[in-house]
Amino acid sequence: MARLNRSTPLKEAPLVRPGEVGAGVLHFGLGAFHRAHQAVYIEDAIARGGGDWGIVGVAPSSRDVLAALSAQDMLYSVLTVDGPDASARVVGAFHSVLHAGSESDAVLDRIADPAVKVVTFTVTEKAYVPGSAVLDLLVRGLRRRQTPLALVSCDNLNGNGELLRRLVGEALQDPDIMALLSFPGTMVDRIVPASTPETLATVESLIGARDEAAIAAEPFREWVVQDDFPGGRPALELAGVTLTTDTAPYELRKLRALNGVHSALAYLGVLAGARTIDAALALPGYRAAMEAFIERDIAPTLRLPAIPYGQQVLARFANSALRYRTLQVAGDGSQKLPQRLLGTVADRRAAGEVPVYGALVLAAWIRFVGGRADDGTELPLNDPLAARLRGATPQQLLELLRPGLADDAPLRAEVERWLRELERHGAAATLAAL
Ligand SMILES: NC(=O)c1ccc[n+]([C@@H]2O[C@H](COP(=O)([O-])OP(=O)(O)OC[C@H]3O[C@@H](n4cnc5c(N)ncnc54)[C@H](O)[C@@H]3O)[C@@H](O)[C@H]2O)c1
Ligand SMILES: O=P(O)(O)OC[C@@H](O)[C@@H](O)[C@H](O)[C@H](O)CO
Repeated sequence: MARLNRSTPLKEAPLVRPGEVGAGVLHFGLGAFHRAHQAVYIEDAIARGGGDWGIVGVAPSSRDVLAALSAQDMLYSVLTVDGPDASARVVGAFHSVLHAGSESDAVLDRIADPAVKVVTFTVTEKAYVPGSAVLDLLVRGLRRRQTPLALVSCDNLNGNGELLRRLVGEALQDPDIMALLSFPGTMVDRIVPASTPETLATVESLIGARDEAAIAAEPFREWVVQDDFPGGRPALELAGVTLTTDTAPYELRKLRALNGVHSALAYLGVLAGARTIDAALALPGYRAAMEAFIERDIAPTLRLPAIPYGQQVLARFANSALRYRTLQVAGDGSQKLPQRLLGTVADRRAAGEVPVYGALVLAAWIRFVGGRADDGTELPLNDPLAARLRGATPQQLLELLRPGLADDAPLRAEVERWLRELERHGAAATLAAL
């Protein structure tokens, strides 16, 4: 089968043809999410509002996506899957791609380039630490910047804009350059699992060409952005983006009621042998436990209504075509749980309550870190702190998540109670009996 490229006869042409718009956005992280989220919104915004907002994508490490896009004239497909339904859209939002390691000078030039007015990031939680390679490269480029620029974190982090502002400010130590920069907060949402051979085969059958950069995603997508772009921005409002002054309530609800529940299903699912999120949700008692988690622990900590939102989230998780692997969501727990679970726990403790289901998720993570599913199958531990996590006691694990967490005696007692239940009965029987 021929490779997708600009000559492929497509039923529907991309809204933007690479090469026809100039570069205005620089993006770090060519993973699954960006291709199915920001790139799609930006293509819509260019198509409806015009402007030179083509994306220069920077791959921080792996060259796979970069090589695929280069071989395909920057085109790729987003496969929208909903149960048995699937449709493919070929996206042309990328202007060009660069590799951070081997083309760092070109990346630095782009960061300084006045034509680039927006830089976006999907580099995972673990990149947001002082001295990370991507921050280092960014700061080196910013030292040459002379015109306004918005730096937009699109990672699942509490206060992602403010966190990026702090990290850049500390590394840059230059008030004049900081005055040129804005750090809009964002709430980003679309469930985008890693591509599989089935993803590529389905796309091939739909578009009649081989696409090695194709990605599958759910129909739902949402982007809430603080409207603070000092150098200008694509017409995001024409692309369905919500522009606001305060993203915090949206971000908090999404992190707690979507990502927190995703992680809960991942750990409790992996222990029970469920390979995907939808399979975990279908186990007896799991949906009811997630509903109780949302209603009793999460909703009371939020300003925005969370119960209908949580029901919608569970319906999205039930999408059987996504096949989001529980092990993928379970990875990097030491980085993810502080963002998506510990705020709920802290707020309930401050209100004098013990978050029973929050404690269950902590117990499930502790058991997961132990390295065995309930049937004895060995479990991989993909986490930047893996060496410290393996072999640690439950108390040490809680302390690793957040110093002082293990000193909370009522919370610890509840985590230990759940751990005994999980050890005695396994996750499936524990949840079935609730
Ligand atoms: N996939 C989703 O459903 C989804 C939805 C909302 C938000 N997000 C956010 O996007 C992030 C990326 O998700 P994805 O699906 O693209 O993941 P992915 O595994 O497909 O890609 C991860 C990307 O992050 C980069 N990366 C990893 N570690 C890094 C590091 N230490 N420094 C710099 N870059 C690093 C990789 O090079 C890659 O480009 C998530 O961590 C999350 O914060 C994802
Ligand atoms: O992307 P991660 O690895 O931080 O988290 C896994 C999922 O919880 C997450 O990607 C969700 O699918 C996403 O946040 C939905 O918008």
